[in-house]
Amino acid sequence: MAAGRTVTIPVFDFSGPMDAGETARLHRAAAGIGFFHATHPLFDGKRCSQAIQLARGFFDLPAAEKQALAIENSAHFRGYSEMRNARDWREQMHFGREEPAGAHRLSGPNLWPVSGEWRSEILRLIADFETAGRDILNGISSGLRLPPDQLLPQEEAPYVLLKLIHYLPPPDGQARSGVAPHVDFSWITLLLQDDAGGLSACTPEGQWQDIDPRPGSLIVNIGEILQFATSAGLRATPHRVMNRTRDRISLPFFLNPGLDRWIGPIPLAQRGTISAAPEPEHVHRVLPISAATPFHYGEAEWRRKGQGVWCRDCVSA
Ligand SMILES: O=C(O)CCC(=O)C(=O)O
Ligand SMILES: [Fe+2]
Repeated sequence: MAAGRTVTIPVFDFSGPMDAGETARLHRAAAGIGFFHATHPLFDGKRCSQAIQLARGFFDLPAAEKQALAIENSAHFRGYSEMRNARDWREQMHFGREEPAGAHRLSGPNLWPVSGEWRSEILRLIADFETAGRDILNGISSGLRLPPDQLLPQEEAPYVLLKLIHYLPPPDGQARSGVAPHVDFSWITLLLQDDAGGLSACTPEGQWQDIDPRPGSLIVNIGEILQFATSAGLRATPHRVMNRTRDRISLPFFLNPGLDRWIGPIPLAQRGTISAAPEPEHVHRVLPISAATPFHYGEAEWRRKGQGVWCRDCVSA
């Protein structure tokens, strides 16, 4: 296992329209390593550092204040949790769109700390991630030679999820798993990380390689839903986090379809199926790699969250 080797992933700028050469390069990145850096006007260096500081400030709150926001207190899977087990070694906080309960069993209000400006700061961050995510997904759509908003139409409200994560330093100083190998059940995931390092991706050659932080940019990876919709034309890259000697802050933002949306394989002008070497260890995933049957996104997400079937191999309903 090539632990500690770094893979260089391409950088794309989403500050304006992309030409055909650039969308073709984006397509190659999405079909190949499945990870890239994205610069976007809403996430310049200052904003990225502020977001990381905001998350750090949350984890610095008194333990009792965080515990009062426990995810078990939310009917909508929003809130705080702490995990210390073989797969996970972290504390995290889930936020989503702020809505009254009722429209869908997964939509509803967030849990907010009592002190400070959390509500406005977090909702602004979610809105900006959604804007940047749409711009990036539209670029990927163009790279597939589809109309830019075919994957996520302008009028569709995506189901979004922002996680603040704090990876705890290993108690014995030995590197250990902070997040076990998995793919994301999303269209795409956008990620901000501090400078601690520890995220690695499984390359198409089946090697774990580090994705180093790049200040002032977002890391983007392809999710399982996009791999499914493109009949594995784009690659949902397995990734994991190893906790090293110091703690680490990250903020993944999952851009998903709307909860009422049916997802099926999209007819594409250009075909091509990703090839990848066998994975070096078990990867948690929701869909079988060769899945082809359309599914209802809101139902699938409910099965994952409400019924706890977060890996098709590890946990069955
Ligand atoms: O913290 C990270 O860098 C990645 C987190 C992640 O993969 C996830 O939450 O799905
Ligand atoms: Fe992930």
